[in-house]
Amino acid sequence: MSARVELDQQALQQLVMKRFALAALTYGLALLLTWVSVAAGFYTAPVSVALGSSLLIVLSQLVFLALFWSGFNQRFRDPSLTQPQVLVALLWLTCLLFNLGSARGSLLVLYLLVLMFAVFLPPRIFIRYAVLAFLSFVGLTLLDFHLGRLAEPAAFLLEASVLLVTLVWMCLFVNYVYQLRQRMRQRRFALQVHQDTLRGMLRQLEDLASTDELTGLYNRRRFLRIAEGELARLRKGHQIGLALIDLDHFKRINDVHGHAAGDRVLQTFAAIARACLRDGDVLARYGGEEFVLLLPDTDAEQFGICCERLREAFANAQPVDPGIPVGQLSLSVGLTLLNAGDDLDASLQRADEALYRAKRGGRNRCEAAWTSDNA
Ligand SMILES: Nc1nc2c(ncn2[C@@H]2O[C@H](COP(=O)(O)OP(=O)(O)OP(=O)(O)O)[C@@H](O)[C@H]2O)c(=O)[nH]1
Repeated sequence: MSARVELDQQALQQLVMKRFALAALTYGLALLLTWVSVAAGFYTAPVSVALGSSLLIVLSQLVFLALFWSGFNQRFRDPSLTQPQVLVALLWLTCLLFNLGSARGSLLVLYLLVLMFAVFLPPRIFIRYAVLAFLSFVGLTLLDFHLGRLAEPAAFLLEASVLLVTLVWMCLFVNYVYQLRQRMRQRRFALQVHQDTLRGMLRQLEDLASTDELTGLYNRRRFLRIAEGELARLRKGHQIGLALIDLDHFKRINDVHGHAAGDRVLQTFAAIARACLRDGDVLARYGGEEFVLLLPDTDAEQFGICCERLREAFANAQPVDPGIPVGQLSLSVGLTLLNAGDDLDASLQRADEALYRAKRGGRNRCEAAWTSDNA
């Protein structure tokens, strides 16, 4: 189970425990009312019945507590166990009212209190419990009638009407709350979709802002950001290869074969370099016909071999333009190595100076400046 899911479950369980504490508190108050009725002489059954039903109530709540405490409640679709709780409460309340005789009307409001715990259930389920509450009340009065204990039928009619009206009102209210929650859920979903779209667009924008349009390589800005990150993460004893690559006599290619042909040469270089390099290597267009290469975790020998391979591959490239025969393209490379704690600007300067030497030495070659002394 992921940490996130576990956290969500913990938060949910805490909420469930709070709800249970509220229900237990309500039971406590109702028990108090029971015993007040007993003391005031409204309770028609023997005290032993009040005692027995009070114990049963406490026992039922202990069972619920054990379910919540052990986490067994999480196996159910509604971990709050709202429906069983409401059922038990309705049953217990009906038993209490049955034994209350003439004081029954004053505790009728407890039905509403019990149903308050069900207001977040879907309306069709809530209506079921509202109907059950009403039928329980009517049922126990009919039982009274059957037992010949119904002293005031008119009072019963009034109480039943008040209960009915209040329950209908509650059903309408629950339906309203449900619709409101559905609308909010839909809005939250729509908001999520918008957020995802925005995030996608942002990613696209970032890609556009960090990619060179002509070659599809990273641009200078992105390269510098990556290089700074790699340098910051570089551990002692490890080295990063840094190379500046400049296509030779590029101005001549443009002048002789046209700007479009020059563009195709740049694209060809990018394709050849991609094929020569590994996934973790970073190649970017540094500007114009100049490129920059970063090779993580390398050494002077490996890096030299890599750059030489790239130079040869470009020099032997198949004609990219009918007018440019094989062998007319070449590039020069200035190499250096980055060590932990090096300054990126100073390292780029070192590579640039090595590149300058490669150009001055006749082009189509790699020159290295491993330290600032041989730059
Ligand atoms: N076709 C094309 N040309 C470009 C692009 N960016 C820069 N250039 C051209 O690249 C040429 C670079 O010329 P120079 O800096 O003189 O270098 P070079 O001719 O390669 O000479 P060396 O580097 O000394 O070998 C310029 O003519 C620029 O206009 C581009 O995106 N497309």
